[in-house]
Amino acid sequence: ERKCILTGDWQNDLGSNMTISAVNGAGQFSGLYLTAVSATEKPILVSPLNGSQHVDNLEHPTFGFTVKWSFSDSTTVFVGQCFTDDHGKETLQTMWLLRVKAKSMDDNWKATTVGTNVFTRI
Ligand SMILES: CN1C(=O)N(C)[C@H]2CS[C@@H](CCCCC(=O)O)[C@H]21
Repeated sequence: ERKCILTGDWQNDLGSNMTISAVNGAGQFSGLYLTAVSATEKPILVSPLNGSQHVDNLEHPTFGFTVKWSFSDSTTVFVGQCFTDDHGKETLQTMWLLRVKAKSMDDNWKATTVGTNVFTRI
């Protein structure tokens, strides 16, 4: 069967790039995320990510990871699954939650956005 280990370089449909380091025996990994677009006007910098994937059955494993943005006070969590097509092409089908810093509890209701996102190997 086709295996999917997340280690390597990926690009998504927003033009963001991410590099995932070695996945250890427990499925844990770290990496770097470079966004092409941002909700802030600040310069875009590389941001760290940490997460884990299932490694028990490498056929289409699920995973999750968190990006702590280095240029804003926000955080994004991604959850998804790796799929491999008949030609061996891998895609990461994900959903994400972006939490921006609310100025006060009154703004808490509007501080989280959600979206879908697909990554392919670079
Ligand atoms: C570039 N992005 C990307 O590749 N996404 C999948 C979405 C979900 S995380 C967001 C970027 C947030 C940057 C930090 C901020 O704007 O506060 C956007």
